[in-house]
Amino acid sequence: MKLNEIISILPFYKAMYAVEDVFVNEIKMDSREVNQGDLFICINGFTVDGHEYIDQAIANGAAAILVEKAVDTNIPTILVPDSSRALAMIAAHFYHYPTTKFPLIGITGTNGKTTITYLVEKILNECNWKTGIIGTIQMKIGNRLFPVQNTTPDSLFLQKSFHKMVEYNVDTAIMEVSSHALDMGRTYGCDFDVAVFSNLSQDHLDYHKDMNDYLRAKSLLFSQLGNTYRKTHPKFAVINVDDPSHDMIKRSTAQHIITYGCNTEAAIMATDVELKANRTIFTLNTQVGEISVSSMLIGMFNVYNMLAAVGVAMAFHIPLGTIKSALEKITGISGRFEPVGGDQPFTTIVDYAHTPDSLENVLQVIKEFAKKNIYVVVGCGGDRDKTKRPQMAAIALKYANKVIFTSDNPRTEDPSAILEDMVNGQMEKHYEIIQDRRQAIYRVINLASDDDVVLIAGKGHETYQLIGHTKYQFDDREIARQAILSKGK
Ligand SMILES: CC(=O)N[C@H]1[C@@H](OP(=O)(O)OP(=O)(O)OC[C@H]2O[C@@H](n3ccc(=O)[nH]c3=O)[C@H](O)[C@@H]2O)O[C@H](CO)[C@@H](O)[C@@H]1O[C@H](C)C(=O)N[C@@H](C)C(=O)N[C@H](CCC(=O)O)C(=O)O
Ligand SMILES: Nc1ncnc2c1ncn2[C@@H]1O[C@H](COP(=O)(O)OP(=O)(O)OP(=O)(O)O)[C@@H](O)[C@H]1O
Ligand SMILES: N[C@H](CCC[C@H](N)C(=O)O)C(=O)O
Ligand SMILES: [Mg+2]
Repeated sequence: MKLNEIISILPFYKAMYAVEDVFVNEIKMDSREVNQGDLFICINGFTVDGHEYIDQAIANGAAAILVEKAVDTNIPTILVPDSSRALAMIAAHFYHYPTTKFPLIGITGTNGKTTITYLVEKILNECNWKTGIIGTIQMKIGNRLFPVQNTTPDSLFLQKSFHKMVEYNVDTAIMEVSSHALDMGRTYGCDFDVAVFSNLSQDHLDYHKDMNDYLRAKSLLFSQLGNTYRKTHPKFAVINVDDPSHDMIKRSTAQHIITYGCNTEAAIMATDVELKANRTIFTLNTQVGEISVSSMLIGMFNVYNMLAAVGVAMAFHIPLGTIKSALEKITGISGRFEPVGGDQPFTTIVDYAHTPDSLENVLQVIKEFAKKNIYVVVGCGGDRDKTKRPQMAAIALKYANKVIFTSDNPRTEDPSAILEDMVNGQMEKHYEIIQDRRQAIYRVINLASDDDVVLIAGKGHETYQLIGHTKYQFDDREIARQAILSKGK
Protein backbone atom coordinates (compact mmCIF):
# COMPACT_ATOMS: atom_id res chain seq x y z
CA MET A 1 0.00 0.00 0.00
CA LYS A 2 1.20 3.52 -0.74
CA LEU A 3 2.29 5.56 2.30
CA ASN A 4 0.00 8.46 1.43
CA GLU A 5 -2.94 6.09 1.31
CA ILE A 6 -2.00 4.66 4.70
CA ILE A 7 -1.81 8.05 6.34
CA SER A 8 -4.92 9.36 4.61
CA ILE A 9 -7.00 7.93 7.48
CA LEU A 10 -5.12 9.98 10.08
CA PRO A 11 -6.93 13.21 11.01
CA PHE A 12 -3.75 15.05 12.02
CA TYR A 13 -0.18 14.49 10.98
CA LYS A 14 2.86 16.31 9.75
CA ALA A 15 4.83 14.69 6.91
CA MET A 16 8.54 15.28 6.47
CA TYR A 17 10.05 14.48 3.06
CA ALA A 18 7.91 13.49 0.08
CA VAL A 19 5.46 10.68 0.89
CA GLU A 20 3.67 10.42 -2.46
CA ASP A 21 5.63 7.65 -4.12
CA VAL A 22 6.66 5.62 -1.10
CA PHE A 23 5.41 2.04 -1.20
CA VAL A 24 5.05 0.28 2.15
CA ASN A 25 5.59 -3.46 2.24
CA GLU A 26 4.56 -4.16 5.80
CA ILE A 27 3.98 -2.32 9.05
CA LYS A 28 6.32 -3.05 11.97
CA MET A 29 6.47 -1.79 15.56
CA ASP A 30 9.70 -3.62 16.41
CA SER A 31 12.92 -2.36 14.78
CA ARG A 32 14.39 -5.88 14.96
CA GLU A 33 11.68 -7.16 12.63
CA VAL A 34 11.94 -4.38 10.04
CA ASN A 35 12.72 -5.48 6.48
CA GLN A 36 13.29 -3.59 3.25
CA GLY A 37 10.35 -1.28 2.46
CA ASP A 38 8.55 -1.49 5.83
CA LEU A 39 6.93 1.36 7.74
CA PHE A 40 8.37 1.43 11.30
CA ILE A 41 6.03 2.84 13.94
CA CYS A 42 7.77 4.09 17.10
CA ILE A 43 5.96 3.25 20.34
CA ASN A 44 7.07 4.69 23.67
CA GLY A 45 6.68 1.56 25.82
CA PHE A 46 6.85 0.70 29.51
CA THR A 47 10.39 -0.64 29.18
CA VAL A 48 12.02 1.21 26.29
CA ASP A 49 11.18 3.95 23.80
CA GLY A 50 10.79 2.74 20.21
CA HIS A 51 12.07 6.14 19.00
CA GLU A 52 15.52 5.01 20.23
CA TYR A 53 15.59 2.30 17.54
CA ILE A 54 15.05 4.45 14.45
CA ASP A 55 18.64 4.00 13.27
CA GLN A 56 18.32 0.22 13.48
CA ALA A 57 15.02 0.33 11.57
CA ILE A 58 16.60 2.49 8.86
CA ALA A 59 19.62 0.18 8.69
CA ASN A 60 17.22 -2.75 8.22
CA GLY A 61 15.64 -0.99 5.24
CA ALA A 62 12.66 0.96 6.62
CA ALA A 63 10.96 2.94 3.84
CA ALA A 64 9.38 5.37 6.29
CA ILE A 65 8.86 5.92 9.99
CA LEU A 66 6.00 7.21 12.10
CA VAL A 67 6.79 9.03 15.33
CA GLU A 68 5.09 11.00 18.08
CA LYS A 69 8.22 13.04 18.91
CA ALA A 70 10.19 15.27 16.60
CA VAL A 71 13.25 13.35 15.37
CA ASP A 72 16.05 13.95 12.91
CA THR A 73 15.91 11.55 9.98
CA ASN A 74 16.64 11.45 6.28
CA ILE A 75 13.74 9.24 5.20
CA PRO A 76 9.98 9.96 4.93
CA THR A 77 8.76 10.60 8.47
CA ILE A 78 5.22 11.11 9.74
CA LEU A 79 4.70 12.95 13.05
CA VAL A 80 1.43 12.24 14.88
CA PRO A 81 0.09 13.20 18.33
CA ASP A 82 -0.16 9.58 19.55
CA SER A 83 1.64 6.78 17.73
CA SER A 84 -0.19 3.91 19.56
CA ARG A 85 -3.56 5.22 18.42
CA ALA A 86 -2.21 5.87 14.94
CA LEU A 87 -0.83 2.30 14.84
CA ALA A 88 -4.25 0.81 15.64
CA MET A 89 -6.00 2.87 12.95
CA ILE A 90 -3.28 2.28 10.36
CA ALA A 91 -3.16 -1.45 11.04
CA ALA A 92 -6.94 -1.77 10.61
CA HIS A 93 -6.76 0.24 7.36
CA PHE A 94 -3.69 -1.60 6.02
CA TYR A 95 -5.39 -4.98 6.54
CA HIS A 96 -8.68 -3.71 5.01
CA TYR A 97 -10.72 -3.59 8.22
CA PRO A 98 -10.83 -7.37 8.70
CA THR A 99 -13.21 -7.29 11.68
CA THR A 100 -15.92 -5.73 9.53
CA LYS A 101 -15.91 -8.91 7.45
CA PHE A 102 -17.02 -11.38 10.13
CA PRO A 103 -18.79 -11.13 13.49
CA LEU A 104 -16.32 -10.48 16.30
CA ILE A 105 -17.03 -11.68 19.85
CA GLY A 106 -15.07 -10.10 22.72
CA ILE A 107 -15.04 -11.62 26.20
CA THR A 108 -13.93 -9.70 29.26
CA GLY A 109 -14.06 -10.17 33.05
CA THR A 110 -11.59 -11.18 35.75
CA ASN A 111 -12.18 -14.93 35.54
CA GLY A 112 -13.64 -17.28 32.96
CA LYS A 113 -12.61 -15.55 29.71
CA THR A 114 -10.58 -18.45 28.31
CA THR A 115 -13.18 -21.00 29.39
CA ILE A 116 -16.06 -19.05 27.81
CA THR A 117 -14.06 -18.58 24.60
CA TYR A 118 -13.70 -22.34 24.15
CA LEU A 119 -17.35 -22.99 25.07
CA VAL A 120 -18.45 -20.50 22.42
CA GLU A 121 -16.08 -22.10 19.91
CA LYS A 122 -17.60 -25.51 20.61
CA ILE A 123 -21.15 -24.22 20.09
CA LEU A 124 -20.27 -22.44 16.84
CA ASN A 125 -18.32 -25.45 15.54
CA GLU A 126 -21.41 -27.55 16.30
CA CYS A 127 -23.14 -25.34 13.67
CA ASN A 128 -20.21 -26.05 11.31
CA TRP A 129 -19.01 -22.47 11.54
CA LYS A 130 -15.30 -21.90 11.00
CA THR A 131 -13.85 -20.04 13.96
CA GLY A 132 -10.77 -18.09 14.95
CA ILE A 133 -9.71 -17.65 18.58
CA ILE A 134 -7.28 -15.26 20.26
CA GLY A 135 -6.62 -15.66 23.99
CA THR A 136 -4.39 -16.71 26.86
CA ILE A 137 -3.57 -20.21 25.64
CA GLN A 138 -2.91 -19.47 21.96
CA MET A 139 -4.30 -18.14 18.72
CA LYS A 140 -6.24 -20.75 16.79
CA ILE A 141 -7.48 -20.38 13.23
CA GLY A 142 -9.47 -23.47 12.35
CA ASN A 143 -7.14 -26.16 13.66
CA ARG A 144 -3.92 -24.20 13.12
CA LEU A 145 -2.27 -23.02 16.33
CA PHE A 146 -0.06 -19.94 16.78
CA PRO A 147 1.72 -18.76 19.94
CA VAL A 148 0.69 -15.47 21.55
CA GLN A 149 2.64 -13.35 24.02
CA ASN A 150 -0.37 -11.67 25.56
CA THR A 151 -3.97 -12.72 26.30
CA THR A 152 -4.95 -9.78 24.08
CA PRO A 153 -2.03 -8.91 21.77
CA ASP A 154 -1.16 -5.44 20.45
CA SER A 155 -3.26 -3.81 17.72
CA LEU A 156 -0.82 -4.68 14.93
CA PHE A 157 -0.72 -8.39 15.79
CA LEU A 158 -4.52 -8.34 16.16
CA GLN A 159 -5.32 -6.76 12.80
CA LYS A 160 -2.77 -8.94 11.00
CA SER A 161 -4.26 -12.03 12.64
CA PHE A 162 -7.83 -11.01 11.78
CA HIS A 163 -6.64 -10.56 8.20
CA LYS A 164 -5.35 -14.18 8.28
CA MET A 165 -8.76 -15.20 9.56
CA VAL A 166 -10.45 -13.45 6.61
CA GLU A 167 -8.13 -15.34 4.25
CA TYR A 168 -9.12 -18.56 5.99
CA ASN A 169 -12.78 -17.56 5.59
CA VAL A 170 -13.72 -17.78 9.25
CA ASP A 171 -17.40 -17.31 10.00
CA THR A 172 -16.59 -15.62 13.29
CA ALA A 173 -13.73 -14.74 15.64
CA ILE A 174 -13.81 -15.08 19.42
CA MET A 175 -11.30 -13.23 21.57
CA GLU A 176 -10.45 -12.59 25.19
CA VAL A 177 -10.19 -8.89 25.93
CA SER A 178 -8.03 -8.06 28.93
CA SER A 179 -8.35 -4.85 30.93
CA HIS A 180 -4.73 -4.01 30.03
CA ALA A 181 -5.57 -4.27 26.34
CA LEU A 182 -8.64 -2.06 26.69
CA ASP A 183 -6.74 0.50 28.72
CA MET A 184 -3.77 0.56 26.32
CA GLY A 185 -5.99 0.72 23.22
CA ARG A 186 -4.85 -2.60 21.75
CA THR A 187 -8.43 -3.16 20.53
CA TYR A 188 -8.92 0.23 18.88
CA GLY A 189 -9.98 -0.51 15.32
CA CYS A 190 -11.80 -3.75 16.27
CA ASP A 191 -15.46 -3.85 15.30
CA PHE A 192 -17.07 -5.96 18.03
CA ASP A 193 -20.52 -7.48 17.50
CA VAL A 194 -20.95 -9.26 20.82
CA ALA A 195 -19.28 -8.30 24.10
CA VAL A 196 -19.43 -10.54 27.17
CA PHE A 197 -18.89 -9.54 30.81
CA SER A 198 -18.23 -12.52 33.10
CA ASN A 199 -17.39 -10.98 36.49
CA LEU A 200 -15.14 -8.56 38.34
CA SER A 201 -13.01 -9.41 41.36
CA GLN A 202 -9.60 -8.36 42.56
CA ASP A 203 -6.64 -8.61 40.20
CA HIS A 204 -4.14 -6.36 38.43
CA LEU A 205 -4.02 -3.65 41.11
CA ASP A 206 -0.38 -3.23 40.15
CA TYR A 207 -1.62 -1.74 36.87
CA HIS A 208 -5.03 -0.25 37.69
CA LYS A 209 -5.00 2.28 40.49
CA ASP A 210 -8.07 0.80 42.20
CA MET A 211 -11.06 -1.46 41.53
CA ASN A 212 -13.06 1.42 40.01
CA ASP A 213 -10.31 2.06 37.52
CA TYR A 214 -10.18 -1.67 36.73
CA LEU A 215 -13.96 -1.67 36.13
CA ARG A 216 -13.69 1.47 33.99
CA ALA A 217 -11.15 -0.33 31.80
CA LYS A 218 -13.44 -3.37 31.48
CA SER A 219 -16.37 -1.13 30.57
CA LEU A 220 -14.47 0.24 27.55
CA LEU A 221 -15.31 -2.97 25.66
CA PHE A 222 -19.00 -2.13 26.04
CA SER A 223 -18.67 1.52 25.07
CA GLN A 224 -16.67 0.36 22.04
CA LEU A 225 -19.46 -2.06 21.05
CA GLY A 226 -21.04 -1.03 17.78
CA ASN A 227 -19.22 2.23 17.27
CA THR A 228 -18.94 1.47 13.58
CA TYR A 229 -21.87 0.68 11.35
CA ARG A 230 -20.26 -1.26 8.56
CA LYS A 231 -22.11 -4.41 9.60
CA THR A 232 -25.86 -4.43 9.52
CA HIS A 233 -26.80 -7.02 12.13
CA PRO A 234 -27.53 -5.96 15.71
CA LYS A 235 -24.88 -5.84 18.42
CA PHE A 236 -25.27 -7.44 21.83
CA ALA A 237 -23.80 -7.07 25.29
CA VAL A 238 -24.02 -10.35 27.26
CA ILE A 239 -23.91 -9.51 30.96
CA ASN A 240 -23.76 -11.56 34.18
CA VAL A 241 -26.35 -9.77 36.31
CA ASP A 242 -25.39 -11.70 39.46
CA ASP A 243 -22.12 -9.78 39.48
CA PRO A 244 -22.28 -6.55 41.54
CA SER A 245 -20.59 -4.59 38.73
CA HIS A 246 -23.20 -5.46 36.11
CA ASP A 247 -25.00 -2.11 36.32
CA MET A 248 -21.96 -0.06 35.37
CA ILE A 249 -21.32 -2.41 32.44
CA LYS A 250 -24.96 -2.11 31.31
CA ARG A 251 -24.74 1.66 31.44
CA SER A 252 -21.64 1.64 29.26
CA THR A 253 -23.39 0.46 26.12
CA ALA A 254 -26.21 1.67 23.90
CA GLN A 255 -26.64 -1.74 22.30
CA HIS A 256 -29.02 -4.65 23.00
CA ILE A 257 -28.45 -6.45 26.27
CA ILE A 258 -28.74 -10.18 26.98
CA THR A 259 -28.61 -10.85 30.71
CA TYR A 260 -27.66 -14.11 32.42
CA GLY A 261 -27.54 -15.28 36.00
CA CYS A 262 -28.75 -17.75 38.60
CA ASN A 263 -29.87 -15.54 41.48
CA THR A 264 -31.24 -12.45 39.70
CA GLU A 265 -34.06 -12.50 37.12
CA ALA A 266 -32.32 -12.72 33.72
CA ALA A 267 -33.00 -13.59 30.09
CA ILE A 268 -30.85 -16.71 30.46
CA MET A 269 -30.93 -18.59 33.75
CA ALA A 270 -29.82 -21.90 35.20
CA THR A 271 -32.28 -23.52 37.60
CA ASP A 272 -32.37 -26.87 39.42
CA VAL A 273 -28.59 -26.92 39.45
CA GLU A 274 -27.11 -30.23 40.65
CA LEU A 275 -23.38 -30.02 41.34
CA LYS A 276 -21.80 -33.46 41.38
CA ALA A 277 -18.19 -34.60 41.68
CA ASN A 278 -17.95 -35.54 38.01
CA ARG A 279 -20.90 -33.78 36.37
CA THR A 280 -23.06 -30.66 36.52
CA ILE A 281 -26.74 -30.84 35.63
CA PHE A 282 -29.09 -27.90 35.28
CA THR A 283 -32.13 -26.60 33.44
CA LEU A 284 -31.24 -23.93 30.95
CA ASN A 285 -34.03 -21.33 30.76
CA THR A 286 -34.03 -18.92 27.85
CA GLN A 287 -36.48 -16.66 26.08
CA VAL A 288 -36.90 -19.29 23.35
CA GLY A 289 -37.52 -22.23 25.66
CA GLU A 290 -35.85 -24.45 28.23
CA ILE A 291 -33.72 -27.57 28.03
CA SER A 292 -31.77 -29.72 30.48
CA VAL A 293 -27.98 -29.76 30.26
CA SER A 294 -25.65 -32.38 31.71
CA SER A 295 -22.06 -31.15 31.49
CA MET A 296 -18.70 -32.70 32.37
CA LEU A 297 -17.48 -29.28 33.59
CA ILE A 298 -17.40 -29.12 37.37
CA GLY A 299 -18.47 -26.34 39.75
CA MET A 300 -20.93 -23.46 39.94
CA PHE A 301 -18.50 -21.08 38.25
CA ASN A 302 -18.68 -23.28 35.16
CA VAL A 303 -22.47 -22.98 35.17
CA TYR A 304 -21.91 -19.22 34.85
CA ASN A 305 -19.37 -19.79 32.07
CA MET A 306 -21.86 -21.95 30.20
CA LEU A 307 -24.62 -19.31 30.59
CA ALA A 308 -22.27 -16.68 29.14
CA ALA A 309 -21.61 -18.91 26.13
CA VAL A 310 -25.35 -19.50 25.74
CA GLY A 311 -25.83 -15.70 25.73
CA VAL A 312 -23.47 -15.44 22.76
CA ALA A 313 -25.26 -18.32 21.02
CA MET A 314 -28.59 -16.53 21.53
CA ALA A 315 -27.21 -13.44 19.81
CA PHE A 316 -26.73 -15.65 16.74
CA HIS A 317 -30.11 -17.43 17.08
CA ILE A 318 -28.50 -20.84 17.53
CA PRO A 319 -31.12 -23.48 18.41
CA LEU A 320 -31.24 -24.78 21.98
CA GLY A 321 -30.71 -28.40 20.88
CA THR A 322 -27.44 -27.45 19.18
CA ILE A 323 -26.27 -25.53 22.24
CA LYS A 324 -27.07 -28.48 24.50
CA SER A 325 -25.26 -31.00 22.34
CA ALA A 326 -22.14 -28.78 22.15
CA LEU A 327 -22.05 -28.13 25.89
CA GLU A 328 -22.48 -31.82 26.65
CA LYS A 329 -19.54 -32.79 24.42
CA ILE A 330 -16.96 -30.63 26.17
CA THR A 331 -14.74 -32.74 28.40
CA GLY A 332 -12.61 -29.87 29.74
CA ILE A 333 -10.36 -26.97 28.90
CA SER A 334 -6.58 -27.25 29.03
CA GLY A 335 -5.23 -26.40 32.50
CA ARG A 336 -8.66 -25.57 33.92
CA PHE A 337 -9.64 -28.06 36.66
CA GLU A 338 -7.65 -30.63 34.68
CA PRO A 339 -7.26 -34.03 36.35
CA VAL A 340 -3.77 -35.54 36.14
CA GLY A 341 -2.72 -39.18 36.38
CA GLY A 342 -5.25 -41.96 36.50
CA ASP A 343 -4.68 -45.02 38.61
CA GLN A 344 -3.40 -43.39 41.79
CA PRO A 345 -5.76 -43.70 44.77
CA PHE A 346 -5.96 -39.91 45.23
CA THR A 347 -7.11 -37.08 42.92
CA THR A 348 -4.69 -34.55 41.43
CA ILE A 349 -6.02 -31.39 39.80
CA VAL A 350 -4.07 -28.71 37.93
CA ASP A 351 -5.93 -25.39 37.71
CA TYR A 352 -5.13 -21.89 36.43
CA ALA A 353 -6.57 -20.17 39.53
CA HIS A 354 -4.27 -17.17 40.02
CA THR A 355 -6.68 -14.70 41.64
CA PRO A 356 -8.27 -14.82 45.11
CA ASP A 357 -11.76 -15.32 43.66
CA SER A 358 -10.81 -18.15 41.29
CA LEU A 359 -8.79 -19.94 44.00
CA GLU A 360 -11.73 -19.71 46.40
CA ASN A 361 -14.16 -20.98 43.74
CA VAL A 362 -12.02 -23.96 42.89
CA LEU A 363 -11.37 -24.83 46.53
CA GLN A 364 -15.08 -24.58 47.35
CA VAL A 365 -15.76 -27.19 44.68
CA ILE A 366 -12.98 -29.44 45.97
CA LYS A 367 -14.17 -29.06 49.60
CA GLU A 368 -17.65 -30.12 48.55
CA PHE A 369 -16.45 -33.44 47.18
CA ALA A 370 -13.21 -34.27 49.00
CA LYS A 371 -13.55 -37.39 51.13
CA LYS A 372 -10.33 -36.87 53.10
CA ASN A 373 -7.46 -34.36 53.07
CA ILE A 374 -7.04 -31.42 50.71
CA TYR A 375 -3.47 -30.45 49.80
CA VAL A 376 -2.67 -27.29 47.84
CA VAL A 377 0.46 -26.15 46.01
CA VAL A 378 0.27 -22.46 45.19
CA GLY A 379 2.38 -19.36 44.58
CA CYS A 380 1.87 -15.87 43.17
CA GLY A 381 3.35 -14.31 40.05
CA GLY A 382 6.10 -11.70 40.34
CA ASP A 383 5.74 -8.17 38.88
CA ARG A 384 2.00 -8.47 39.46
CA ASP A 385 -0.58 -7.26 42.01
CA LYS A 386 1.10 -7.70 45.43
CA THR A 387 -2.11 -7.21 47.39
CA LYS A 388 -3.51 -10.53 46.17
CA ARG A 389 -0.60 -12.49 47.73
CA PRO A 390 -1.76 -12.65 51.38
CA GLN A 391 -5.37 -13.07 50.22
CA MET A 392 -4.55 -16.12 48.09
CA ALA A 393 -2.44 -17.59 50.88
CA ALA A 394 -5.27 -17.14 53.41
CA ILE A 395 -7.77 -18.78 51.05
CA ALA A 396 -5.48 -21.79 50.51
CA LEU A 397 -5.01 -22.12 54.28
CA LYS A 398 -8.76 -21.82 54.89
CA TYR A 399 -9.65 -24.83 52.73
CA ALA A 400 -6.58 -27.08 52.82
CA ASN A 401 -5.27 -29.49 55.43
CA LYS A 402 -1.80 -28.56 54.28
CA VAL A 403 -0.48 -25.92 51.88
CA ILE A 404 2.88 -25.92 50.14
CA PHE A 405 3.70 -22.34 49.17
CA THR A 406 6.02 -22.22 46.18
CA SER A 407 7.09 -20.08 43.22
CA ASP A 408 4.72 -19.30 40.35
CA ASN A 409 6.41 -17.12 37.70
CA PRO A 410 8.67 -14.91 39.87
CA ARG A 411 9.70 -12.83 36.82
CA THR A 412 12.12 -10.12 37.98
CA GLU A 413 11.17 -10.32 41.69
CA ASP A 414 13.06 -12.21 44.40
CA PRO A 415 11.04 -15.48 44.79
CA SER A 416 11.56 -15.57 48.56
CA ALA A 417 10.20 -12.01 48.90
CA ILE A 418 7.00 -13.07 47.06
CA LEU A 419 6.62 -16.03 49.43
CA GLU A 420 7.23 -13.73 52.39
CA ASP A 421 4.40 -11.45 51.14
CA MET A 422 2.14 -14.51 51.02
CA VAL A 423 2.81 -15.95 54.48
CA ASN A 424 3.57 -12.78 56.42
CA GLY A 425 0.90 -12.32 59.12
CA GLN A 426 -1.01 -15.55 58.40
CA MET A 427 -2.52 -16.90 61.63
CA GLU A 428 -2.81 -20.45 60.31
CA LYS A 429 0.50 -22.28 60.23
CA HIS A 430 -0.29 -25.55 58.49
CA TYR A 431 2.03 -24.84 55.60
CA GLU A 432 5.51 -25.47 54.28
CA ILE A 433 7.52 -23.23 51.99
CA ILE A 434 9.34 -24.98 49.16
CA GLN A 435 10.52 -22.37 46.71
CA ASP A 436 11.40 -24.85 43.94
CA ARG A 437 8.07 -25.65 42.27
CA ARG A 438 9.15 -29.11 41.09
CA GLN A 439 10.15 -30.08 44.63
CA ALA A 440 6.91 -28.63 45.98
CA ILE A 441 4.89 -30.78 43.58
CA TYR A 442 6.89 -33.90 44.48
CA ARG A 443 6.39 -33.14 48.18
CA VAL A 444 2.61 -32.80 47.89
CA ILE A 445 2.24 -35.95 45.80
CA ASN A 446 4.25 -37.82 48.42
CA LEU A 447 1.98 -36.51 51.17
CA ALA A 448 -1.21 -37.62 49.43
CA SER A 449 -2.82 -40.95 50.23
CA ASP A 450 -6.11 -42.75 49.56
CA ASP A 451 -9.07 -40.43 48.79
CA ASP A 452 -7.09 -37.21 49.28
CA VAL A 453 -7.27 -34.34 46.75
CA VAL A 454 -4.21 -32.41 45.57
CA LEU A 455 -4.69 -29.01 43.91
CA ILE A 456 -1.76 -27.51 42.00
CA ALA A 457 -2.88 -23.94 41.35
CA GLY A 458 -1.78 -20.92 39.34
CA LYS A 459 -0.11 -22.10 36.14
CA GLY A 460 -2.69 -24.35 34.47
CA HIS A 461 -1.83 -24.76 30.78
CA GLU A 462 1.50 -22.88 31.02
CA THR A 463 4.43 -24.88 29.72
CA TYR A 464 7.12 -22.62 31.14
CA GLN A 465 8.29 -20.92 34.31
CA LEU A 466 9.48 -17.35 33.98
CA ILE A 467 12.40 -16.64 36.33
CA GLY A 468 14.13 -13.31 35.79
CA HIS A 469 13.87 -12.76 32.05
CA THR A 470 14.39 -16.46 31.24
CA LYS A 471 11.61 -18.89 30.30
CA TYR A 472 12.37 -22.40 31.54
CA GLN A 473 10.41 -25.36 30.25
CA PHE A 474 7.96 -26.30 33.03
CA ASP A 475 4.54 -27.95 32.99
CA ASP A 476 2.70 -28.63 36.27
CA ARG A 477 0.85 -31.55 34.66
CA GLU A 478 4.04 -33.18 33.42
CA ILE A 479 5.82 -32.79 36.77
CA ALA A 480 2.77 -34.07 38.66
CA ARG A 481 2.60 -37.14 36.39
CA GLN A 482 6.31 -37.84 36.98
CA ALA A 483 5.86 -37.40 40.74
CA ILE A 484 2.89 -39.79 40.76
CA LEU A 485 4.88 -42.38 38.77
CA SER A 486 7.87 -42.18 41.07
CA LYS A 487 5.78 -42.17 44.28
CA GLY A 488 6.68 -45.01 46.53
CA LYS A 489 9.56 -46.17 44.33
C1 LIG B 1 3.05 -3.82 30.63
C2 LIG B 1 2.68 -4.29 29.27
O1 LIG B 1 1.54 -4.61 29.02
N1 LIG B 1 3.67 -4.37 28.38
C3 LIG B 1 3.38 -4.75 27.01
C4 LIG B 1 4.13 -3.77 26.09
O2 LIG B 1 5.50 -3.93 26.40
P1 LIG B 1 6.41 -2.67 26.65
O3 LIG B 1 5.60 -1.40 26.72
O4 LIG B 1 7.32 -2.96 27.79
O5 LIG B 1 7.28 -2.64 25.33
P2 LIG B 1 8.77 -2.13 25.26
O6 LIG B 1 9.69 -3.28 25.44
O7 LIG B 1 8.95 -0.93 26.14
O8 LIG B 1 8.92 -1.68 23.75
C5 LIG B 1 8.37 -0.43 23.25
C6 LIG B 1 8.44 -0.47 21.74
O9 LIG B 1 9.80 -0.52 21.33
C7 LIG B 1 9.96 -1.53 20.38
N2 LIG B 1 11.36 -2.02 20.38
C8 LIG B 1 11.89 -2.58 21.49
C9 LIG B 1 13.19 -3.05 21.46
C10 LIG B 1 13.95 -2.96 20.27
O10 LIG B 1 15.11 -3.39 20.16
N3 LIG B 1 13.37 -2.38 19.19
C11 LIG B 1 12.09 -1.89 19.22
O11 LIG B 1 11.61 -1.38 18.21
C12 LIG B 1 8.94 -2.59 20.77
O12 LIG B 1 8.61 -3.47 19.71
C13 LIG B 1 7.77 -1.70 21.15
O13 LIG B 1 7.01 -1.35 20.03
O14 LIG B 1 3.93 -4.12 24.76
C14 LIG B 1 4.33 -5.47 24.41
C15 LIG B 1 4.04 -5.65 22.91
O15 LIG B 1 2.69 -5.45 22.64
C16 LIG B 1 3.54 -6.47 25.26
O16 LIG B 1 3.89 -7.80 24.92
C17 LIG B 1 3.83 -6.18 26.73
O17 LIG B 1 3.11 -7.10 27.54
C18 LIG B 1 3.89 -7.67 28.61
C19 LIG B 1 4.68 -8.89 28.08
C20 LIG B 1 2.97 -8.12 29.74
O18 LIG B 1 3.36 -8.93 30.56
N4 LIG B 1 1.77 -7.59 29.82
C21 LIG B 1 0.75 -7.99 30.82
C22 LIG B 1 0.72 -7.05 32.01
C23 LIG B 1 -0.59 -7.97 30.11
O19 LIG B 1 -0.80 -7.20 29.18
N5 LIG B 1 -1.48 -8.87 30.53
C24 LIG B 1 -2.79 -9.00 29.94
C25 LIG B 1 -3.57 -10.16 30.56
C26 LIG B 1 -4.03 -9.92 31.92
C27 LIG B 1 -5.09 -10.95 32.33
O20 LIG B 1 -6.08 -11.14 31.66
O21 LIG B 1 -4.90 -11.59 33.39
C28 LIG B 1 -2.69 -9.42 28.48
O22 LIG B 1 -3.58 -9.07 27.70
O23 LIG B 1 -1.77 -10.21 28.19
N1 LIG C 1 -16.64 -17.75 35.99
C1 LIG C 1 -15.66 -17.94 36.85
N2 LIG C 1 -15.67 -17.35 38.06
C2 LIG C 1 -14.67 -17.52 38.95
N3 LIG C 1 -13.60 -18.30 38.72
C3 LIG C 1 -13.53 -18.91 37.52
C4 LIG C 1 -14.54 -18.77 36.53
N4 LIG C 1 -14.19 -19.49 35.46
C5 LIG C 1 -13.01 -20.05 35.73
N5 LIG C 1 -12.60 -19.73 36.97
C6 LIG C 1 -11.34 -20.04 37.66
O1 LIG C 1 -10.38 -19.14 37.10
C7 LIG C 1 -9.31 -19.85 36.46
C8 LIG C 1 -8.98 -19.18 35.16
O2 LIG C 1 -10.07 -19.38 34.27
P1 LIG C 1 -9.96 -18.84 32.79
O3 LIG C 1 -8.63 -19.16 32.28
O4 LIG C 1 -11.16 -19.27 32.04
O5 LIG C 1 -10.06 -17.27 33.12
P2 LIG C 1 -9.44 -16.03 32.36
O6 LIG C 1 -10.37 -14.91 32.66
O7 LIG C 1 -9.22 -16.36 30.95
O8 LIG C 1 -8.03 -15.78 33.06
P3 LIG C 1 -6.82 -14.80 32.51
O9 LIG C 1 -7.13 -13.46 33.08
O10 LIG C 1 -5.58 -15.33 33.06
O11 LIG C 1 -6.86 -14.81 31.04
C9 LIG C 1 -9.83 -21.27 36.27
O12 LIG C 1 -8.76 -22.17 36.28
C10 LIG C 1 -10.76 -21.43 37.45
O13 LIG C 1 -10.01 -21.70 38.60
N1 LIG D 1 -2.80 -13.08 32.70
C1 LIG D 1 -2.31 -13.23 34.05
C2 LIG D 1 -1.78 -14.60 34.17
C3 LIG D 1 -1.17 -14.91 35.51
C4 LIG D 1 -0.69 -16.32 35.57
C5 LIG D 1 0.20 -16.61 36.72
N2 LIG D 1 0.78 -17.89 36.49
C6 LIG D 1 1.28 -15.54 36.87
O1 LIG D 1 2.28 -15.66 36.19
O2 LIG D 1 1.09 -14.61 37.67
C7 LIG D 1 -1.24 -12.18 34.30
O3 LIG D 1 -0.40 -11.97 33.43
O4 LIG D 1 -1.29 -11.56 35.34
MG1 LIG E 1 -7.57 -16.14 29.78
